[in-house]
Amino acid sequence: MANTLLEKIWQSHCVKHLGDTEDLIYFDMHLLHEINTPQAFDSLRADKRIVRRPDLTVATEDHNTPTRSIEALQGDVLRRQQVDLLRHNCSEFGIPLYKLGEPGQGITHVIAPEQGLVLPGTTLVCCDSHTTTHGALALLAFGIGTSQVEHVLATQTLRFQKFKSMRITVENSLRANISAKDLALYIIRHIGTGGGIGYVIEYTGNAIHSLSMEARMTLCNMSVEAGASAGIIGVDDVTIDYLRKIFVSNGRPPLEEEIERWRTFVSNSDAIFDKEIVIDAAVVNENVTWGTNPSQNICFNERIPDFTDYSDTSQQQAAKRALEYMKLKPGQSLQDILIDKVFIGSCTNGRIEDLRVVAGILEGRSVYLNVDMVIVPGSIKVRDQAIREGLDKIFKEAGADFRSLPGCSMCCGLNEDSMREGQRSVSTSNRNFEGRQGTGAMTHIASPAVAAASAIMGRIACPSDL
Ligand SMILES: CC(C)[C@H](C(=O)O)[C@@H](O)C(=O)O
Ligand code: SF4
Repeated sequence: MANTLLEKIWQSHCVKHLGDTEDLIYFDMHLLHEINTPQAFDSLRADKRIVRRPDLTVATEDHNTPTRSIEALQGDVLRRQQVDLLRHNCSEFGIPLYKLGEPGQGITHVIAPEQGLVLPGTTLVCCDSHTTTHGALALLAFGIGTSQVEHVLATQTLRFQKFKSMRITVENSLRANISAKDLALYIIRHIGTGGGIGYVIEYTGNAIHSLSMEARMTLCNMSVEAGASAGIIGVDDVTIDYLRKIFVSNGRPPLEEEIERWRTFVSNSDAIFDKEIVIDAAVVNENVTWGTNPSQNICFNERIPDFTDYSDTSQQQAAKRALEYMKLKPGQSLQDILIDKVFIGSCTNGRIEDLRVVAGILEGRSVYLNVDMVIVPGSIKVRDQAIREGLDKIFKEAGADFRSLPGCSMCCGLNEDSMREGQRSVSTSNRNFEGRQGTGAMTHIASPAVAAASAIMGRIACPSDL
């Protein structure tokens, strides 16, 4: 059998073939948050249906919640209504919910792996495009829309067209200080924001298997920014060690049979993929976006391009518009760009490892006077761990604002942390679309290390500039 990991998972979760290209797929886990779910519950109610597997459904509050105090939610009528609706729906349908500030709460894609809700060889869906994150643990995880949410709530299944498979092999090793975020930006620039459409990307190669679990999550998270339906990485010792720790912290070490089963969730050595891409990790540098989609990124030894540098007309138009929106001139260097805000957080880079990198750079240094640096932990667990390690003190001493409540925050600007028109950020999140962090606000996506160095310098900066 020459099965890819994708095929193994797909076949074991196929309830029924619905013709040549479509199958009915069973889902082991369904995650929910306050956005995109109210209509699904309304339809369920109207159809007099129940949630078929509330035990396989978990909700959290993350997108529009405040990060300074729980009380702030009370004073915010619109956002409180959205959160209250989720609370009401979860209580009516018997779905476990992590409320703002409760142990276990945080960004959907941060809390599920850290709580052991995500296992190799399984399937997972969520009303959110960055569900691709979870594929780092060798499962098939992807985002779905509101009507699909209703279908999964009612049946725990969905009909799906088969995905195509793409293998991205990243050979050699990433250089010191080059992160999974830099690699993700490099890949998106290489294959384009539409390069992954219709595919599940499996990442493999020495550079991938040398990454920590958290770094793998960053990479899989960004797969959707290349248009892919999912990202996935086969099980190896890093996966097993990560899961073992989670299981132990949950009070039950994994059984040897379980571990042996997890180990089978890899593509067979002779598996055939629909598309193959090979990348040399050694050529990846620190990358920062200059434009308004994640593929419009450069490294520090490049200059802001002119739109005429692109051969494709639609890319030319996109670049022209991006240069205008971002108020940048061709030929400028990244280091010339002054910034107002730095955001550390999100489901891409809001994990403990990311906060450690930031603390390592901030320690003994100060955030530039004009810069507002906001650090939002991805979950309560991440926050508590950061405090245990004394990272909060380092952040405070440097003049950064370490928030006490986790959530998406400035990543999508749905809470009070959105930017004002004309403000410019370096952000560790994943999207730099026009208005993403506030109407008329400009976003430069980068790694935690670049974001921290930029906060200190008051302009986009590389850690080696310090
Ligand atoms: C609000 C939600 C549906 C959305 C998504 O699907 O990704 C958000 O998380 C985002 O990052 O833009
Ligand atoms: S942190 Fe950002 S990208 Fe992730 S789920 Fe929240 S809004 Fe979406």
